[in-house]
Amino acid sequence: GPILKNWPFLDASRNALQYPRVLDWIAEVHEANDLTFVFKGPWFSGTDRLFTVDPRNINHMLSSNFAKSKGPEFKKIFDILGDGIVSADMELWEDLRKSGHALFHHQNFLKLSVSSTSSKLNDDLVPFLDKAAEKKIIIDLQDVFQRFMFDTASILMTGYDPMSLSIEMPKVEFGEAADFAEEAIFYRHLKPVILWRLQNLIGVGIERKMRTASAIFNSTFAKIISSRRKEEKEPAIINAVTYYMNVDTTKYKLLKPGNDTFIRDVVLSLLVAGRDTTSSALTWFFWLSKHPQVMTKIRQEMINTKFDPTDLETLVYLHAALSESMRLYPPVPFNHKSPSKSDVLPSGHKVEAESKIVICIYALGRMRSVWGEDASDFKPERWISENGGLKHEPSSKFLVFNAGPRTCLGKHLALLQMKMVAVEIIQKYDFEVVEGQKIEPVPSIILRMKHGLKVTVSKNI
Ligand code: HEM
Repeated sequence: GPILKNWPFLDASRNALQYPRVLDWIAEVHEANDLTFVFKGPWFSGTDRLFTVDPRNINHMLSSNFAKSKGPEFKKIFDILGDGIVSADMELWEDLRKSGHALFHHQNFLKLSVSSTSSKLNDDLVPFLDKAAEKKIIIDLQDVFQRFMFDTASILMTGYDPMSLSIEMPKVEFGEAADFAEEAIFYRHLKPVILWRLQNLIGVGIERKMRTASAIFNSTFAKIISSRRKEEKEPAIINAVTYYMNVDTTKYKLLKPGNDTFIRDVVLSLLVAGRDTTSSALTWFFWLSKHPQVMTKIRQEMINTKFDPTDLETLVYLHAALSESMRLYPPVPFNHKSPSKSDVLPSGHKVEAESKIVICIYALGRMRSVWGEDASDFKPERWISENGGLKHEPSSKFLVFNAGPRTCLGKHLALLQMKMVAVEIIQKYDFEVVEGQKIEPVPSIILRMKHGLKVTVSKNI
């Protein structure tokens, strides 16, 4: 079995990391080490980490003070997101969380999320796929979903439609910048802070792309924010920019509605959290569900079930297939925790205050001791109980949306959007993956496919 001698990445060149099976390898090391192990970095490099996917440890961390804080190093690594909710801790995070929760439950915001998804579907995605089918062109479904999600997330967060999903497939600077930033952030996790900061300063390798990404984010947001500032107060449609520009500072004392950098940080974080995760989930779902048996069951269920297009809860098998694909390919493959004081985990491992703990969600979904001997098989049926309803799995096993105080704010929205897309396009189209398509994940903080998902489309009806 795999054994662990030392930190395998640190002095290795980036090539070692591009080793396509790095995530599978991490999963194997967990399995071989009873679900928990310590990675020791070189002395004083600050790269020591405790890796665990032991459900007992996860439970413990979710139910204690651990759950809120990601630790000071996390914020440094995610500096591109500034003071947004993803990287904030402590009181600022509390204010962002409460205000974010209010936004995500606001009637206007919910309405806008459904209407923007359904108009993007009907006005852009469907015509796009019709054209692709008619002209028999090969399309990259991952790119298509990223564009779709970028447009809808942007409408929802900024009120602005970048129209990136069109048959001309315009270059999407923002999207490329986000992809680079997410990869660079992954590598930052493996390097001493001082090293990547130096690389960023002199602008080498992936850190140079990080600088470019940052400049693109800044200029995109500068334009959006200045045009929103010119509009009248209290606009009828609430998007995240207008919401945070008018946010109540008597309720949320640490928020700064008048500060453009603050608005940029908050909204950029929401945009990135929504776009890349949901498009990743959709891409892996379409790849895994191409199996005729699975596709037939999904279609059968749609034919047999009366469903409301804005309430897709009744599609049990579809929900099961989505959960199953996220179990094997979680859009956010790693989660970080940092204890506020020293502690002993249920597995017996001792952790110090502010030490770094990594939960590899990708590994968690593949552990035979957690999911059974068939853990690596794609089986939506495992999510369906004997009475035909959905089976609930505890978050100590299924941590795809995180759990506890920092649980995903967009879970409901993400599931709704994915179902709306799946229902619409599975009814209308068949996809065939092009021959020789290699499927492997990019080492990144968001689980994208390295070579995309190239398919041909044909019309079903
Ligand atoms: C399939 C899609 C999605 C998955 C798998 C997912 C997963 C996650 C995970 C694992 C976290 C915790 C991250 C961490 O603690 O480091 C998270 C947080 C978050 N997600 Fe999602 N997410 C998805 C879609 C969305 C969408 C569509 C939105 C919003 C439009 C969203 C908004 C957020 C926000 C705001 C947080 C930060 C919560 C906090 O730190 O308090 N997510 N998500």
